[in-house]
Amino acid sequence: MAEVIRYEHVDISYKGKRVVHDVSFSVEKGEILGIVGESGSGKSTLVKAAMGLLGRDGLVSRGDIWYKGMDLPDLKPGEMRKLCGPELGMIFQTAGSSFCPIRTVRAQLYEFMTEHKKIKMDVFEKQAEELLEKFGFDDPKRVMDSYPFELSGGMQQRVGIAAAMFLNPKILMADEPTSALDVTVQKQVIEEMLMVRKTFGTSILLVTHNMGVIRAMADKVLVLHEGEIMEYGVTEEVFEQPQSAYTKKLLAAVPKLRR
Ligand SMILES: Nc1ncnc2c1ncn2[C@@H]1O[C@H](COP(=O)(O)OP(=O)(O)OP(=O)(O)O)[C@@H](O)[C@H]1O
Repeated sequence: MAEVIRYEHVDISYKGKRVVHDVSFSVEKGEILGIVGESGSGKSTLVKAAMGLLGRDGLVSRGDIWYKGMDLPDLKPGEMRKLCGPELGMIFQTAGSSFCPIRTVRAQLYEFMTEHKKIKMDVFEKQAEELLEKFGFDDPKRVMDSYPFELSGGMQQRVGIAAAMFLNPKILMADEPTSALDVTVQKQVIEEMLMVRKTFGTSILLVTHNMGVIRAMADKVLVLHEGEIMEYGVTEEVFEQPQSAYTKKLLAAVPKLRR
């Protein structure tokens, strides 16, 4: 299988204080990697580093993040902007908060789309409807006519994922995409992301503190503790035979869930 992104001995600091240390892993086409660990272990920092989202205080101080022969932390902001969306998509804990409340879903999706490519409204409309149908929305026109506040949190999150897939990115970075949702809606969002992988062959980096979500979705899992890798391997194996004491402790704290 083709490798799409590779982290090599990555250190990341904020204001000179190192919060991620010597992290290496790679993700193949269509693979879902779960990144799990306690709050503050550096999960979000890892994915933000690939997207150029560390902010002014953050820096990849050592190592490389390779994507299509480019070392992402070395890219200029303009070069990075071109990749974000069409190559590297991102969904957050609350997609709803990234929608503007007083403009329709249609207007916002169209704006998102035209930031990256020229497309006429009627062509966009057709493509958007087809995409939303793929995501299980029976009445895509109604969704497009809606204002975000008219949709439930779960619907907003699902529209957020569909929006990220408009540009068909090769990698989807999902930072706690289910944490703000109740359990039944979590399941829908998990199914939606699995559909994304199946339909589009997208690789997914999934950040979560929820071991159940990892077990339900991830092919491989990377366990992070205080910025260092405690364990990295095939999900089933890590769950059945964890090697590190830290992973054992994490697993002991969650009820068993089946795929
Ligand atoms: N902008 C920032 N400036 C300074 N320190 C930061 C910044 N962002 C994160 N940190 C610190 O970096 C460390 C890792 O944070 P990060 O948000 O990546 O962890 P996380 O595992 O994603 O946590 P959570 O599950 O709570 O989101 C923490 O100690 C955090 O306080």
